[in-house]
Order: sequence, then C-alpha cells, then structure tokens
Amino acid sequence: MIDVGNLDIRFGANHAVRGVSFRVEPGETFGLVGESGSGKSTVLRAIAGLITEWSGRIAVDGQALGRKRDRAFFRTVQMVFQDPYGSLHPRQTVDRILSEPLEVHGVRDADTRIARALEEVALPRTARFRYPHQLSGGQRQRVAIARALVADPRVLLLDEPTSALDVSVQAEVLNLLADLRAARSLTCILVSHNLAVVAHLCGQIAVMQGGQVVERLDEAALRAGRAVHPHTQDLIRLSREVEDRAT
Ligand SMILES: Nc1ncnc2c1ncn2[C@@H]1O[C@H](COP(=O)(O)OP(=O)(O)OP(=O)(O)O)[C@@H](O)[C@H]1O
Repeated sequence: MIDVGNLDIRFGANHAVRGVSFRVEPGETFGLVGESGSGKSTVLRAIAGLITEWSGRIAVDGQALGRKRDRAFFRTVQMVFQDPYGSLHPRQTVDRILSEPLEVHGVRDADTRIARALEEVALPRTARFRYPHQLSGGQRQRVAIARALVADPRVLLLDEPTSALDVSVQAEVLNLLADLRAARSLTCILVSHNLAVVAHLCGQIAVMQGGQVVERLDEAALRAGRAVHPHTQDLIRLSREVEDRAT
C-alpha cells in the first residue's frame, strides 16, 4: 500500500533523511522509531506531501507520487499530529472542523457522517457544538482523529499521536486507534520515540538514527528485546527505565 524507496531529504547542509526504504502492506501498521532528530517525522511529512523537496520514490496504492499532491491524494491519505491543540482551529466548532474535509471532497450526507465519526471516536453528541478549548486534551485528539477519518481515507499517518496527552489518557487513545484501524482496515505509519507505543500498534518496525534506517525488526523481536543495533538497544533500555519509573 505504501512504498518508499531511497528517500533522501536535505534542509540546506542538514542531510536529514538518507536513503530510507520500506514497504507497508495493506492493513498493516508500520512503526518508525528513533531518537529526537533522527528524521522520522521528516519521512512522514514527505509522504504526507508537507515537504516538497525530496528525492527517491514515494508510492501509495501502486501510484508513484510527485512533489505536489492532488485532492484525491488527501482523500486517501490523512495525518494526525502530536499536538491536537495546535492542529485544530481555535475559532471553529467541532462541527465546522469535521465539515471542512467533507466539503473539500464534495462528500454528501455531512450530517450523518459527522455524527458517525464522533460516535466512532467515542465523543458525546454534545461535543459537536463545542470549541477545542472547551474539550480535554484527550477529547481534542479524538476530534483530530475524527477529522482525519470523516472522509474515509485508506491510509493514516500518525506523528506521535499520544505524546502530548496525559499519561492517563494515552492508553485510551492508543486502544481507540487500534480499534479504528481494524474496523476500517486502515494502513498506518506510526512515528514515535516511545517503544511501548510502537510495540502496541505495529507489526513491522524500522529504527532510525542520523537520517538512516539502522535496524528493522518485528513486534515480537521488539517486545523480547532482540535488537542487534546499539541504537535500538539504547532505545529499549531507555523505555524500560521510563516504564520502571512509572510503576
Ligand atoms: N522544516 C525544517 N527545516 C529545517 N530543518 C528541519 C526541518 N524539519 C526537520 N528538520 C531537521 O531535520 C532533522 C530531522 O528532524 P525530524 O523532526 O524528522 O526528527 P524526528 O526523528 O522526528 O525527531 P523528533 O522526535 O524530535 O520530532 C533534524 O535535524 C531537524 O532539525
């Protein structure tokens, strides 16, 4: 469903992504992990069409993509960002926020679709006429997820979707994403520095460092700590320390 080949991205002298390649099969969730600055978000943003200066291959559903994306692309591929507060318009009600993608893509039955999307992300009906600041952080991220899903995409790109949330609601939102992905047969890429989050959602994982993929492993290997590369071992040790501190 997603095919990235030899992706290369530079920001001036900063060679942020160096020859990254991976494939994601339909219905799978692929994880990109790595330390801060390793290039994971940049890969995701290039796939989403938010970065236009890149070289290599990006194909979705067998179609090679250019630098500019057309409207049909955004019907197929949607993104959820880390900070729901920053990604939702503060002066728009949830109803307006969810109406917009439907208008852009000329989708009918907006009323029914918005009600269904809110139900899918388990928001109360009353949330529809609220503004983002009237909702909790977890509820705002549910609105961002509903907005991404309202026009029925097939691919969901998730950039640290739970990192900005209170620890107490992170698991809820992760479980919601796991349920939605199964119910809608979505193909996903998840970027996170949190290995526990990645192991929870992803079958295949690529570990990035310095703009390159340094190791690939599956979820079972990650859980068992069967990593070869020192950077992956560091990430595993760090995430265990964080977990130990939390318990
Ligand atoms: N728009 C941009 N302009 C210039 N440099 C950028 C831009 N976006 C990212 N970079 C640089 O590219 C490199 C990779 O950044 P990126 O955000 O992809 O890393 P990351 O692994 O996602 O880290 P984090 O988890 O902190 O977001 C960094 O050196 C960063 O400073």
